[in-house]
Amino acid sequence: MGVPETFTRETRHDPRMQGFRDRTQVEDVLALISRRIERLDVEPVALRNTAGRVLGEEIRAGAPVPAFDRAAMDGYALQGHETKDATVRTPALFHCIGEARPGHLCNLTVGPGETIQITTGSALPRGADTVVRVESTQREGPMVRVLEATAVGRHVGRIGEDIEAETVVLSAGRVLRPQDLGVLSAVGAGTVAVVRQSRVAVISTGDELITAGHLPSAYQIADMNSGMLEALIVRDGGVPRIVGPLPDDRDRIRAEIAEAARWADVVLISGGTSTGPEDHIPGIVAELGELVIHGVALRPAGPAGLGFIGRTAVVLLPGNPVSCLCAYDFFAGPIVRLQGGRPRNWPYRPMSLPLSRPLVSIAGRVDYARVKVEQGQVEPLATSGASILSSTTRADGFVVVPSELDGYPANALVTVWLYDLFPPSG
Ligand SMILES: Nc1nc2c(c(=O)[nH]1)N[C@H]1C(S)=C(S)[C@@H](COP(=O)(O)OP(=O)(O)OC[C@H]3O[C@@H](n4cnc5c(N)ncnc54)[C@H](O)[C@@H]3O)O[C@H]1N2
Ligand code: MOO
Repeated sequence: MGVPETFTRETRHDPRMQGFRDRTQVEDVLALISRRIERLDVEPVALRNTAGRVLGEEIRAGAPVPAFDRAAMDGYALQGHETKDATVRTPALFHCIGEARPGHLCNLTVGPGETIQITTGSALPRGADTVVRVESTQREGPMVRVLEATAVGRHVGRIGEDIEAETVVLSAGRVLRPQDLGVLSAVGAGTVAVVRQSRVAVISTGDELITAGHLPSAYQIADMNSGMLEALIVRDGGVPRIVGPLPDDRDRIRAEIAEAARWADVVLISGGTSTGPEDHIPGIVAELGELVIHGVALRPAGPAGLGFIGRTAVVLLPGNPVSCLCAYDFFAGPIVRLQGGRPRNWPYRPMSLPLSRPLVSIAGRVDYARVKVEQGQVEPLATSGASILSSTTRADGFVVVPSELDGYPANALVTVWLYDLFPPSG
């Protein structure tokens, strides 16, 4: 099944108190996301603020690092061939003509029979090609006895040993690690072009919702979705802004969505997506822009939807907290990550393990089944209601049953996506 027609102000289908006419297959929604979602532009950011950001350009070293030959040990710089026969019993004798220190230019030239006291990191003085470690020497006034033959070039770090000039040190798309900031410092980067982070508006709706942090009274529910979504967005490199929770007031919700679409790259709306008389969101999105998808062959999160207001993507997340998480995992997360230049893939670690008992599903739709991993086996959780968010805290991860299957038999090898964060790589 392909993507059904786009609903606009003129053509919109209002499923309120009618039900869904048609449900789009998950793979078709993902194909639409790949087609319509573009990486955001790059912006210049001070190097020290770039850890965890996505590099927007290839970085090459303009000059070698280090830009000079340097001592790798504390000791004496000299011409190595002159130590050829040195032993404890037959030391080679050198005259110390000065000192070399890091960060200071040493203007002396080391001639035959001469040496310069040097410390680690100092530029090797002219004439010298080798450093003898201080442990292999004895000092007597201006004279230095070298007690060990030291091969030419020993204990010298060569120009470009860390990074050769013109090397690509980091490629575009890299999620910058702390040590990358060190390498960028080395090649002279002060400001770095990184991909702009997706700005994500989170609008929870529902008369029953109160802001988290208070115990709800009768008929009330604490807003569980805003906090969960905020953390998911941060994990995926986006910048969340919490707008709700909003009451089921159509005009107010419409105004907030229109406002959010002006500044956000993605608007996530939780609740009000389904077929009840108070489920205004699909109609509002169709009025303000286009509602491309409403109703997905996915359980939970069947009422999920996807649309656009101008260039801003709008994702309809069903209000039931597990459905909200599922719709984020399948649709919103990929959008946030793609906009930010990150891989679309789940940031969860996959593991292939056998099922302890059958996992039942219905062919024709994708199932997002919460599971526990116990003694190397996958145990489907009995509580599958989409309103039971604690099923996801009890679960170690989830198994996706594709739409062409009606489940898996016991002992089938399945992929579990572990909720523990998979360290992102770039
Ligand atoms: N006739 C039909 N009714 C429903 C269908 C359907 O296909 N036909 N789908 C059901 C499914 S599946 C879901 S999921 C829900 C989704 O409905 P909405 O997106 O409109 O969500 P609400 O009705 O606003 O809320 C559902 C449920 O979740 C609670 N909720 C909402 N927001 C939050 C939040 N931020 N934090 C915690 N809990 C929240 C809300 O109190 C409700 O209990 O529709 C079914 N109906
Ligand atoms: O799909 Mo609803 O999203 O089952 O709770």
